[in-house]
Amino acid sequence: MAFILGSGSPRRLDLLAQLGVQPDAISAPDIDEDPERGELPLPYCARIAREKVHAVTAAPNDIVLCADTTVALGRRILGKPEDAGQAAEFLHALSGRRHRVITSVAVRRGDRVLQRDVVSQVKVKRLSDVEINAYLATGDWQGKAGAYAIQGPAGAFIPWISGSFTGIVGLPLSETAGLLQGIGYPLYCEAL
Ligand SMILES: Cc1cn([C@H]2C[C@H](O)[C@@H](COP(=O)(O)OP(=O)(O)OP(=O)(O)O)O2)c(=O)[nH]c1=O
Repeated sequence: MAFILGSGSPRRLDLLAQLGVQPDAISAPDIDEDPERGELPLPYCARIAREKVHAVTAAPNDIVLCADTTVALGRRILGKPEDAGQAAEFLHALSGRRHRVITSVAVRRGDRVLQRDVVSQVKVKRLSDVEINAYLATGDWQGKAGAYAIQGPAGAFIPWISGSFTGIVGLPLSETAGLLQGIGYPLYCEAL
């Protein structure tokens, strides 16, 4: 049995390390992440995580883990910004409001798939142009859903969350540990 992390995200690798889990292999899935017309954020996020976990090639007894993090402003999906202009647009839209961050985690072993969707609420303070421009200049928004990362400088913009901090960063550890155990990964076994 090999454990394959189906993610190119360094955050997910770090979060797994918090559980004491080191993948035997890393294989970033390459799928089309465009939302379908009218698709709502939660079903979108769950679909993308499912498609990712099926896109990774593995032997029948291997365990594959994939996740998708989606920022939802009402019914609107804020993906990874294409450029600084779009990042600025996202940050203006999030300013002074609450939004949801959804992370869907999927694990697969052969044909068996287990999946959990974890929804958190995040409040962003009202942002000035100076704050937005300073954050854009850091480049930290690149590759981040919704154009921010709570674990970076944008943490200063977030006075309140409800839900899973690790889920907002990209891999909800409590639910992930449960999924890994459910699919037969020997989590905690070496410590016994
Ligand atoms: C909201 C938020 C997102 N993010 C990141 C987590 C994800 O890496 C990224 C969302 O993109 P994803 O498509 O979920 O993941 P990814 O493309 O980085 O990696 P892969 O598909 O190979 O697994 O945004 C943060 O790091 N912090 C945050 O606060």
